[in-house]
Amino acid sequence: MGAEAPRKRRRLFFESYAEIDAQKNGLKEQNQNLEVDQSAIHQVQQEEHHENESTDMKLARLLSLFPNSDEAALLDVLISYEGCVEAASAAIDAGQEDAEQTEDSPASPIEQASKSTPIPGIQTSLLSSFSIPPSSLGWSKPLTKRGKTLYLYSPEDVARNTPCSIIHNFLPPTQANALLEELLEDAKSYECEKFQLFDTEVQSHHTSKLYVSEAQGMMERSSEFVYNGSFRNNVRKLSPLMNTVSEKVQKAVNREIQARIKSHYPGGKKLKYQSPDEWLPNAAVVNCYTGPQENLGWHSDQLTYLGPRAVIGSLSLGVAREFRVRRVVPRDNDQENKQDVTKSHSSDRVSDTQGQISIHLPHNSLLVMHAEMQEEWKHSVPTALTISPHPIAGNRRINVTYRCWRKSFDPQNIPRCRCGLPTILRCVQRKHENYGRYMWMCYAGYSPGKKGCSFFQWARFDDDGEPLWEEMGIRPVAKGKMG
Ligand SMILES: O=C(O)CCC(=O)C(=O)O
Ligand SMILES: [Fe+2]
Repeated sequence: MGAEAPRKRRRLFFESYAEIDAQKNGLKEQNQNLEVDQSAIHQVQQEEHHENESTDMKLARLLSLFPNSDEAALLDVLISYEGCVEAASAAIDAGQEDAEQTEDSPASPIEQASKSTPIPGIQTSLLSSFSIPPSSLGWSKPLTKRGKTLYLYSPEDVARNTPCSIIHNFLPPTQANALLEELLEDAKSYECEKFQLFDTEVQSHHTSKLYVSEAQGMMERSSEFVYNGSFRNNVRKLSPLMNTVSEKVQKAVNREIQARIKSHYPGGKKLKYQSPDEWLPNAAVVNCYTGPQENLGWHSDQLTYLGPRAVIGSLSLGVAREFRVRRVVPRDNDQENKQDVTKSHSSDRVSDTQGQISIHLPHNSLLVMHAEMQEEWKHSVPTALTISPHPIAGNRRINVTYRCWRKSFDPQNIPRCRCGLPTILRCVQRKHENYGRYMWMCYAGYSPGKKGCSFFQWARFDDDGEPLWEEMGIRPVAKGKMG
């Protein structure tokens, strides 16, 4: 089968829609700050038109192209390509062609250490049923060979090749097990997140719950918080054990931040918009994945309460799973229009087929997602072919993402849209001309049962990521830093 070049990306997930809607609504409003040209409007409209196809329909199309393939594996590839059938099918085609070619160059030490051959006791992803060709990562030296996903296990490799760092055996074993037991019990009452995509209510493929620190006044602060589309009036308090662990996470994450700044950032200085303050976790999202099929799709974390250049500490307990990261390649419209889309290196293909990196997350490991992560990368927890049962958790994995919700980003401080609700903060990851810009936008359209308004406002911050409300023309607010 000839590899048909992908034309337009089709997106499945809310995370991408938010960006499209923000641009479209901003254009309608002729917002003074908006600088998107007519070709961008056209592109947004075209993309929106394509979005309306259901996932089932997309999967059916993919199945008709690859009738001998496993349906679940095809779905996984489809999800990895954000719902774009053309990109998924081109990637599978190219992967199959690649597999037919003989290997001509020896693997690098990292590749040798991380071949896609499953290692006993280590989860393999459905995605590895196919050989997906990565394209340019925008880095001088590609990390993966064509057709390979880079599998990383050692802290050195993770720090060198991703926007994360990892600490294995983070807690004393008895404490890790006690926290696991406590959260497994709690997780019995967790629910899937629900959110709205056009007329359809969609739900996450795993369960989760938000916890906040009572000691840091978060119960009072949290009354207006929104998380993943639903109002969290049933938010839980961090337990004494979660608080104890939180303090350890705090120390470790602050150490890792300083090490990262020294070793990775230009001039050994924090990034623009990154907070210079100590990282103080005051909220935690606990995720529970039961069995190999439960997963979390490609996304960047919501920045609304974290502010720009956020850092997150993510503790894994129970069954080991894979955590995938991939860099978001901004699409350049001009380049795209000039290129012949039937050629295998069209810009769509470049942005659609970037390499993925898989980080192995064993029980009792702390992954730090650094300040460059949310704006420039996406991450996911893919479905697994096999998992090794954990002596305490069985087939379940618990993940605690500790977060620092900044006071200046509390709902009462951030702009409200015409629905009367606090807006959400997003960063443009795709459009080249607006790449890296932040925006406030209406969130209601993505909450089940609610229709959104067209509110849109570019966001401005000082170098430390504090909102410049007056410059945004919104309204002055009392200065506050960390929560
Ligand atoms: O389960 C994990 O390791 C990742 C969780 C995550 O990305 C999230 O909660 O946003
Ligand atoms: Fe996340």
